[in-house]
Amino acid sequence: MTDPSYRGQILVFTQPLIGNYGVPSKERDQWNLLRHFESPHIQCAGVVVADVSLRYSHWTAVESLSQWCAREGVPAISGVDTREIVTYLREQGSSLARITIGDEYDADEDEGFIDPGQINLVKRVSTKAPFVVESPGAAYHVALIDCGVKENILRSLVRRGASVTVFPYDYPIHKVAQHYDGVFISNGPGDPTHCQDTVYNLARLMETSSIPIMGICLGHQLLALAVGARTIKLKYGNRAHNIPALDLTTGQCHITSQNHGYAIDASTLPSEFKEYFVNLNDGSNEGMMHKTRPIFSTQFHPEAKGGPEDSSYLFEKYLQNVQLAKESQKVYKDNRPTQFILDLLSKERVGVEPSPLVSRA
Ligand SMILES: NC(=O)CC[C@H](N)C(=O)O
Repeated sequence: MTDPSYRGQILVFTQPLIGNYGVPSKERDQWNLLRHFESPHIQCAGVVVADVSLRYSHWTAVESLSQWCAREGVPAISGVDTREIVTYLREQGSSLARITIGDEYDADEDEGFIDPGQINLVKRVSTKAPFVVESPGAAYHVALIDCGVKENILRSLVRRGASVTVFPYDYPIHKVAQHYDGVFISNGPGDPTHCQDTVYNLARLMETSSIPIMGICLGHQLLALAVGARTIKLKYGNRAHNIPALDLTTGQCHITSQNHGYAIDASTLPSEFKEYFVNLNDGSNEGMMHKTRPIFSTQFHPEAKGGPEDSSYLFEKYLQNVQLAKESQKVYKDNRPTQFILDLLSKERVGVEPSPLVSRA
């Protein structure tokens, strides 16, 4: 519910009884990242459950699911035959929906109704100003494009010895990349074709630099669009914790965690790239890899403990690429990203006050 990739969506839980564990506290870890949430707030537009547990029991819990939804102003409804909705969705595919009270159609309510597929949801969840997540004694400094990043992606990098500067989704990353050891593109909500600025910046980045790049989910889709591939809308999307993805380079199958409604059409990948992973349920693309350069991306979430640790080594693979690039001096680094960002903001964003680096609220 706090994964920014769910922005704009109503979630229907298939597990019939929800809320037994309650909702944990906003405790932060040693890197000041939220220990129990993927972002500070509920991101989905609404929640539908068959049966809600008003009592809860878990050592981390501080409030009930209903209290949390009410406090955050997110509509939630129980007593619904979720099996019927799931049956409908399996026939119909992902559908536009709204939660209403009463049977009568009210045209006024339609005025506030937005089709989330038509708008740029990434703009709503991305950071407004760059900020740094320090990894004390870090060996590397990575620039991350925040399209709606999950806390555990940041944690997966900092706990492996990389400090991370997090940039807004439309930041001209190609102009600052030389000050970093690698570029990372996060997950995020909505139709990837709405993020044309990011796609443009990534295309320029790959033209002008050989910096190591990794992308996850929306990050994978944007990277693929930037090299000329095309996206398709999946009928239902893949949303589960147990989806098999075959690594085409090793023949190993990973059990993966996924949450996406769009996918890359692998037949449109350019010749410099090869398909990296493929979904063994529906044959859809699950990742790509540059044939000679340190660039790869996955449609699934290697940080999200599907297998549970089947694919977390991909972060190590990325940081090995970063290390190799550093050693071969292909990447120039001046160790002054903070001042550099301020300089760039004042030059590039005419009319916008250079914002200081902020810590994440
Ligand atoms: N988790 C994600 O990054 C989702 C990517 C994209 N919004 C999709 O639905 O396909």
